[in-house]
Amino acid sequence: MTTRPIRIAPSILSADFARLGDEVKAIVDGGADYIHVDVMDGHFVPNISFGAVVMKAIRAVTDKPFDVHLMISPVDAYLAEFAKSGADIITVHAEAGVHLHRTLQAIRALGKKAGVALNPATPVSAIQHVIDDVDLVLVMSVNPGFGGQSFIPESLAKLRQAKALIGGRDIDLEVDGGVTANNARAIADAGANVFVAGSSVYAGNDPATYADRIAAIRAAATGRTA
Ligand SMILES: O=C(CO)[C@@H](O)[C@H](O)COP(=O)(O)O
Repeated sequence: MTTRPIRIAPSILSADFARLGDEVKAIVDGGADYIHVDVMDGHFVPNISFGAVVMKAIRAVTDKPFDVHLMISPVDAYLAEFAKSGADIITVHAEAGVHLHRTLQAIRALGKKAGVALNPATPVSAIQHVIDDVDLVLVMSVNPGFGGQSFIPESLAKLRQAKALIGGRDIDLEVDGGVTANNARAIADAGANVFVAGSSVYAGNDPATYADRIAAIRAAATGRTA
């Protein structure tokens, strides 16, 4: 079990885009710690979501940290735009470019927290030489590109490896894909402290249910009763 604070980061990929501002407000009112923004380019991943213009529009809705997951390759040309649009944490993929070290330094130079994401097939060793250049490690527990997929069980072992690599450093360990109240305890036991949850929070797109869904994931992750 991690000793770092548990953070719940609903992914707006599963929000009702026709009411996006209200959907962001609703998860903030429901207890979200971060707003997770999935940016997909139709090249690095087989889907297109939204870009910095949308990010900027929803930034106006809340002061909560925006946790922006860039599924873009090559990504460097977009970092400044997302920083300017109000991202607080900018995460790039280890697989998305050959100059990961430079990219992470560029994010920090923009005054933002730098995150690195690993696809399911990428070993934790891929980030061993940049671990002191990141504030967050994101272990993808599904293949990126779509919400609503099932958690890949092997991700638990990978989270443990990532936690061991992080050691005593001031780095968050985030998990993304197929996270629910049913698996959050096992995920926390494997060392994660930031839980991205799209469909398990936004299912049905009924704002009246978001607080209970967020609370259930948090309770499971912290080992409490909801
Ligand atoms: O980055 C991604 C998908 O690429 C994720 O953030 C998903 O959007 C999570 O959705 P669920 O698996 O929780 O529905």
